[in-house]
Amino acid sequence: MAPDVDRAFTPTPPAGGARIVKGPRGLDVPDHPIIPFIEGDGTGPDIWRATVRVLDAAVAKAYGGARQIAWMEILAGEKAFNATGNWLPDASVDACREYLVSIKGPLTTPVGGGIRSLNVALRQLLDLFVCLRPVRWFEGVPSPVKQPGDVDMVIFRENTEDIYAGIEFEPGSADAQKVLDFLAREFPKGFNKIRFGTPARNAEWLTQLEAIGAPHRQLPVQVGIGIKPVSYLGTERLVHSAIGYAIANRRKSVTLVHKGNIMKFTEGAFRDFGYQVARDFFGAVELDGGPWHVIPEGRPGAGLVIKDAIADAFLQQILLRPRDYDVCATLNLNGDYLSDALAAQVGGIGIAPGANINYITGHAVFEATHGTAPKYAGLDKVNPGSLILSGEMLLRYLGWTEAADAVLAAMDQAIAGRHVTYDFARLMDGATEVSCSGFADKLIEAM
Ligand SMILES: NC(=O)C1=CN([C@@H]2O[C@H](COP(=O)(O)OP(=O)(O)OC[C@H]3O[C@@H](n4cnc5c(N)ncnc54)[C@H](OP(=O)(O)O)[C@@H]3O)[C@@H](O)[C@H]2O)C=CC1
Ligand SMILES: O=C(O)CCC(=O)C(=O)O
Ligand SMILES: [Mg+2]
Repeated sequence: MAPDVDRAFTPTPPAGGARIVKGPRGLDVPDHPIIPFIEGDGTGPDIWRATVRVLDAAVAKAYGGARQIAWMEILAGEKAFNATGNWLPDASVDACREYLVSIKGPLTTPVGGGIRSLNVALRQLLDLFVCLRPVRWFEGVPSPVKQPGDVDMVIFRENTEDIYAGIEFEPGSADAQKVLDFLAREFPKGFNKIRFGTPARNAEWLTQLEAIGAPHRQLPVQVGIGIKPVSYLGTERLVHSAIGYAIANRRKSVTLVHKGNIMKFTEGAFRDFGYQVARDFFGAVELDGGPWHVIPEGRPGAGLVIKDAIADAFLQQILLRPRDYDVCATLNLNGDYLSDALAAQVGGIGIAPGANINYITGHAVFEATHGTAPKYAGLDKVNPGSLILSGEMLLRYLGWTEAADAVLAAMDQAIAGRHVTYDFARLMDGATEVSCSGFADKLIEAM
């Protein structure tokens, strides 16, 4: 059915609910805060249905009815498109803006063509510059590593810049050609060194390929181009948040993860900017001649080490020596890769929560690390743990610590009782496999 593009969508604020506002000393949270939610695509509705029951039960247990979340559905993704002809209606973005704190299921992004990521769009439109992804192990969760308990890290992923800014030019397009011509004209030294994307280079490669058996062809130049912006201020707000978090939570170190040996003025700049933030805002000084820094005695966070690691080496170090790493600050793409890799070490992305936060305005959208897992859509099968734990982060963000603790305690109990979804059950001896909704039931029973 063709979407009715004229059908507007206006979310309905639930009766009795009130807005969360950002006051001078943090969030001002009413007892019945209105929290917008997006169900999500694929397995999104399955995990959302499970999550909302667990969160409501935790709040009820913690506050005996004195507090309750007033959930308000907003549309995005396929559900929005089918209802309105728009993948991300303005009304949904406006609601996230107005009500400050929201939660979402995963949304589909096609590979290659089609719409750009709605997830990334939401982060950019709301300027949610930190993607916060804590990675810790729950006792009893199956893991491919020997000591998963050694992994206790918090990823601060820059969420608005880098290659995710979406400045890209399609291979073979007139725009891509314009960029190639501009580079050849304005930067002949660097560009001509490798001569990619020129008709002469194209012809040379075609001849070489013919020599190794490829058919004789005449192909036009086809080079896709992506631009990777990394700004000082983008890095400052991310690294400042990471160091601030590390100090507030008494963590041992902040590692700036980058690929600055190759991408000197983007990834390398991120590292240099990061150390500059440590010095300028936290008084950090070089440790043993640098480049590592430490916050000296007499300052808040004294003893906190700010160090850096090159991303490829870091990915093997977290497997071999996870205890050496604690809070990690990194750029957008590295953060995406790291999140899933680290999640695997503590049981997989079925249990990997996250939040997108602007610590300055207070805006936050909580969401799982994983995607829509489409092959399991509607089967009531996947692990809702990742979205439930994102909800736990949301409750803690509201200052509803007792409810957040109730979620964690229930999670511990359900896993200790070996009632787990398929992803854990297939790796756990003596486990009883439960459905997505069945796992939520176990958590609620444990409360
Ligand atoms: N923030 C967001 O909304 C995100 C959206 N996406 C989007 O999601 C879509 C699908 O992406 P894809 O690359 O398949 O990655 P997914 O994260 O959706 O799924 C990959 C695999 O991870 C496992 N998995 C995912 N979710 C769960 C869960 N809740 N419980 C247990 N296991 C789980 C499954 O493994 P197994 O097969 O072993 O069972 C699944 O096949 C894409 O369109 C992508 O763009 C991706 C990431 C984030
Ligand atoms: O937006 C998407 O489809 C993917 C995003 C993603 O993988 C992530 O944020 O971890
Ligand atoms: Mg990802």
